[in-house]
Amino acid sequence: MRHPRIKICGLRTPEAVDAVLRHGGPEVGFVHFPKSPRHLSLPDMAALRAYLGDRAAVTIVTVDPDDALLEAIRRDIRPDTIQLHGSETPERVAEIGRRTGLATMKALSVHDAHDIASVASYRGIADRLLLDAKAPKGAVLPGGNGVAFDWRLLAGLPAGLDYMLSGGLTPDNVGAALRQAAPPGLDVSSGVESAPGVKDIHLIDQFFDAVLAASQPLEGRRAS
Ligand SMILES: O=C(O)c1ccccc1NCC(=O)[C@H](O)[C@H](O)COP(=O)(O)O
Repeated sequence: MRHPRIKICGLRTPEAVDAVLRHGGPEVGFVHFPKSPRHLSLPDMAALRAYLGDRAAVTIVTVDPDDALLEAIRRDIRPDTIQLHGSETPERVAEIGRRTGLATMKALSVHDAHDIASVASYRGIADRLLLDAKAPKGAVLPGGNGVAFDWRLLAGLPAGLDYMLSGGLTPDNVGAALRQAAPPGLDVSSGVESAPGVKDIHLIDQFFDAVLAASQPLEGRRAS
């Protein structure tokens, strides 16, 4: 198994950005959703983006964004990817990709095999998928809830699909997720926080260490 791409989502401070960059500068996510404890206003996001520079790929998490918001994000933040975490249809995802020129990552919530089947509607339309757990009943947030789904469902995915496994990952369970599903990417938010919206540098370190520890034996096995 190749070392998966890792996105640490919901960063809000230069200290948290630095903690991620120490592990090789993979991918960071900034959330623009006012109800979220991880929300960044566009000016705050632009400041953090300027601090980061080009040291990591940037994904902006949005929920059913309108065209004006997308244009402001494109112009002021210049991300690599727009994450679409609402009820965007395949047509809307395609339109957003065309309109912004940005890569799109469509988040799909997974609870059962039927949800895995819905992947087909977005394949070849979104540049990447993010497979997340379904938000608990009554939850305010569509993502970032720290809830996992049954990773055995991922066995039903089409071969070669580019996606990130997300939802309830932690330093303690990410090794099991890698061994069970070998996803090409991982996304985490709550599992590296000490409180909602507050990233914990030690947990970020532990998450990367756990991924490395789980990836190495698998790579060794493949090489021999
Ligand atoms: O994280 C949020 O607050 C959020 C708010 C609104 C839409 C999406 C949001 N997060 C999206 C993500 O990509 C999270 O990293 C993903 O859902 C996993 O979260 P977690 O289970 O907390 O690791």
